[in-house]
Amino acid sequence: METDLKLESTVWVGSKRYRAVLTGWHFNWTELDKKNRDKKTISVPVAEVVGVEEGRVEILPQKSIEDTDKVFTVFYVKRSSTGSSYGLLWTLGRTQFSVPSRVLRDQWTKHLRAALKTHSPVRPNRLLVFINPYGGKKKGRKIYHSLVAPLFELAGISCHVIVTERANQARDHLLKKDLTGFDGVVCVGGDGMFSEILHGLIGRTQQEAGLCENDPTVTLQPCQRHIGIIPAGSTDCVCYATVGVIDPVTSALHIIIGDSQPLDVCSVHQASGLVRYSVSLLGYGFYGDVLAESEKHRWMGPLRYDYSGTMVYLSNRSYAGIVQYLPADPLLSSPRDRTRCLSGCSVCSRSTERLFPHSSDSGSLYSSHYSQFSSDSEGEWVTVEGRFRCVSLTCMSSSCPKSPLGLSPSAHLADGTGDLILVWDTHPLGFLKFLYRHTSTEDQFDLPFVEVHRVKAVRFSLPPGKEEEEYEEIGGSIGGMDEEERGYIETVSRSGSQQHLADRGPGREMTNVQKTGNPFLCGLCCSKAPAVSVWNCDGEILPSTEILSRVHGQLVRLYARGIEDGAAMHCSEDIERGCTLQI
Ligand SMILES: CCCCCCCCCCCCC/C=C/[C@@H](O)[C@H](COP(=O)(O)O)NC(=O)CCCCC
Ligand SMILES: Nc1ncnc2c1ncn2[C@@H]1O[C@H](COP(=O)(O)OP(=O)(O)O)[C@@H](O)[C@H]1O
Ligand SMILES: [Ca+2]
Repeated sequence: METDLKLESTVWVGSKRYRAVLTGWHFNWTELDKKNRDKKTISVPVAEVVGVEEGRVEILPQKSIEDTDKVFTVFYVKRSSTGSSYGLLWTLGRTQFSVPSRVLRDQWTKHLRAALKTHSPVRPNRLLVFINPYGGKKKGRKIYHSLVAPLFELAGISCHVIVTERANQARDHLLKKDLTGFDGVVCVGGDGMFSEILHGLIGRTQQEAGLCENDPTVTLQPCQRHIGIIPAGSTDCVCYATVGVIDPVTSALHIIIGDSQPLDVCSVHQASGLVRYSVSLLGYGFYGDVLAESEKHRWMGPLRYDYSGTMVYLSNRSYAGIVQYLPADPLLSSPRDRTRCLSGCSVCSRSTERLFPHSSDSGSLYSSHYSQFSSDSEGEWVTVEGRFRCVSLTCMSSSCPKSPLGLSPSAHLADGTGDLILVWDTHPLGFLKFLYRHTSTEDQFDLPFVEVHRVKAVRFSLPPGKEEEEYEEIGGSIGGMDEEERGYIETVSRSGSQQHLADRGPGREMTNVQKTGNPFLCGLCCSKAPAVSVWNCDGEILPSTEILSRVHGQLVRLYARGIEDGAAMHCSEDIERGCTLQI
């Protein structure tokens, strides 16, 4: 079969003569008439050929065809560095080849197209596309029609496009409508839009498998259809953390070539059943407050998060809570091991074998039943109690343009675990330092009031009495509370041992800022702050405070391949073996 696809001939690119060779897996062209040492071969894996057209064809920025019968044009993935240390920008490479006859031209196009079918069998043929016209800077429609649709057309992918008219339309469509014939679903929007697709596909898959999502112990069925993300939102964290750049063309090319990246998903349950799923951020305290505040300022677009972040930081809040977590196996990996989950990550590959032990190929992967939770004994749970600036759970790094290494730089996309980040109450400058480190390469966990744990599940509850309290007094003796209640000397129980929060970090002295919870208030007139925060679940506010969250390993698949390391691109060996690099 493969020998049929081989072809070799002399071709011209502009005025230069080349020897072009199609080997089946690769298409190469080497300049002739050059001294040996300067000879350059351009090699494109067939898996990265986007399309082959007769004539001189251009696609972006605008389509044009010059139908000359001795020319064919090959479009392929071309990589360039973004200038940042991680993530590679993909652009559409294009080379026009001239040959001596029309017969040879037709032979080349026929062979290249056949090689594409044989060596790239996982490409999507038909996609369901949802565009949120109001996401981010409201450019979703333009981005799709000018940059993405022409590439899908070139690749021969047929699309059914729905521009949403209301929130949750995409989710409801996926839950109820006929999806026969669609290989994947593409969302044009931000993390909120991705979350709609996630809920629609997970829900639909469980319905069809007859599984009850309301039962937190149930082993969910992984979704077969892939999700593609064309970034057009505000944070675009899921795209950034799985592709490494925010660029619609790069994402479209990953979709076209049928890349496949499994992704862990956290389910979130309250007592009465499933609340939501999360992949990027399940955050209580600071991140919940930022989201709640930002919803009032949606008109600001993506800037609403900067504004609300500043306001919430200045309000200087902390919240009481009880956090319980089920640690993951510490021998497998650690959130402090200073590695990065990159394309071909070995930790994630080993996890696939652990999560789906009986699957020898990806086809049986979907039908295998596995247990990641029910075998975990209750005895392993760890309990901590105190006052927190924020409690966050993420099952991937959650890197985004604001924070290029993310909430948890060493988290893995597909290892079946999440990272629980506990930021204990501390003085405002300490917390600012913690936040600021997210924007640099400085370790945000290397602070005395921060803990990070690799976990399989987390429970959060309020200390007795807090459920009913809407506001709490703040401000030491002025507000009628002593230091202990304020959390500055917080008793933390863990495995029976007692620890004082004061030992965790600086700032035992209370300033007026700490006393009032607001730097602009004096501490005498305003002494009340909300007793309870809200949960930010991938940009949605949860209706409940007391929750149980559990990580489901590799529950969905994206058209992505993880972050390709720009530095390692010079070393083909690194790329081939895939790596978990030291930060
Ligand atoms: C002094 C500098 C402070 C910088 C703080 C940087 C911390 C950034 C961490 C961001 C993590 C983002 C995790 C992703 C969350 C998204 O799911 C969610 C919804 O996104 P979208 O649908 O695009 O609107 N985004 C947020 O909750 C925004 C959090 C911003 C916090 C400042
Ligand atoms: N047509 C629509 N009108 C209003 N809201 C919508 C529409 N389509 C989707 N949404 C909702 O908008 C929210 C934000 O969308 P998203 O694309 O994530 O943008 P952003 O990143 O700016 O928040 C999502 O939660 C989604 O459910
Ligand atoms: Ca993970």
